[in-house]
Amino acid sequence: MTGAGVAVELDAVSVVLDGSTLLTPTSAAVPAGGTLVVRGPNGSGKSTLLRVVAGVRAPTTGTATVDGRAPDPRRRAFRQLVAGTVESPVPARDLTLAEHVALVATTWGTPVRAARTFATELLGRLGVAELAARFPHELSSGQTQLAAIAVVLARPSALLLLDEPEQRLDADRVATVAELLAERRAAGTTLLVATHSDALEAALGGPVLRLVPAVPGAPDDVPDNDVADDDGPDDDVPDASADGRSDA
Ligand SMILES: Nc1ncnc2c1ncn2[C@@H]1O[C@H](COP(=O)(O)OP(=O)(O)OP(=O)(O)O)[C@@H](O)[C@H]1O
Repeated sequence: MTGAGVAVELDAVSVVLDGSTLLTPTSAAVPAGGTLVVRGPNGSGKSTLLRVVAGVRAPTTGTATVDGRAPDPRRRAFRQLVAGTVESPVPARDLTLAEHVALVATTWGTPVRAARTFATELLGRLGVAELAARFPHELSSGQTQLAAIAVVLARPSALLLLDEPEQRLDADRVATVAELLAERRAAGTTLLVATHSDALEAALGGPVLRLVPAVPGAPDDVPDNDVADDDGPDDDVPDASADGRSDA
C-alpha cells in the first residue's frame, strides 16, 4: 500500500474568492518522500491549501505543482499519486467498515482475498477491529474519522493529504495514526498534514508551515507565509506583527 513519493511545490499561492481571502500568499517546497506539517488558527487557510494541492481549488495567484505538474484530479495519473481526506468520503450505506477498506484496496489492484486480510489488519492497527462488521451509520464520530483514515490508507499513494486527521480522536488513536503515517513516509510517501495537534506535529517531525489568517483591508505588501526554521507561535496566537500578519 505504498508508492514512491512525489515533490510538492507552492510558489506564492493565494486564494481569493468573491473578494474574500481564503489563503494569503504561501510558499513551500516538500521533496519527494518528505513531510510538511501545516499549522495555523481556525480560518488561516490550511484546508484551502490542501484543496489547492489536491487540485479541487485553483490558486488565484502563484503556482502549485505536484510531481512538477499542476494538480488536476481529472488526470488519472494524478489520481493515482494523490490520496487524502481533503474531501469527506461518501460512505456506502450497505457496506461494512471492513468492506469499505477492502473495496478501496481492490479497486487499486489488491486481490480480493489479500484486500480482506489487509482490511482486518489495518482496522486492528487502528484499534477498531471489533467494528469491522459495522455499517457507517453505526459508528461514533471518532470511529467515523478512523474509518476515513483507514479508507485513505487502503490505497497506494505517492502523496498523502490529511486535513486534521486528529479530529475527534483520543490521544492514543492520534499516536496510532502518527505511527501509520510514519510507516507510509518510511516507505517513500510524501506527507502533507494540516493539524491543530501538538502531539501529531511532534510525532511527524519535519518542517512546519505556519499560516496566518488574512486581515481584511491589510496592505498587499506583507511577507508570504513560508516554512519557519524555528518554533513559531501556537495555533491560537497569531504572530503579532504591526498589521497582525507575518511570514512564519
Ligand atoms: N467557499 C468559501 N467561500 C468563502 N470563504 C471561504 C470558503 N471556504 C473557506 N472560506 C474561508 O477561507 C478561510 C480559510 O478557510 P480554511 O477552511 O482553509 O481554514 P482552516 O485553516 O482549514 O480552518 P480550520 O482550522 O477551522 O479548519 C476562512 O476564513 C473561511 O471562512
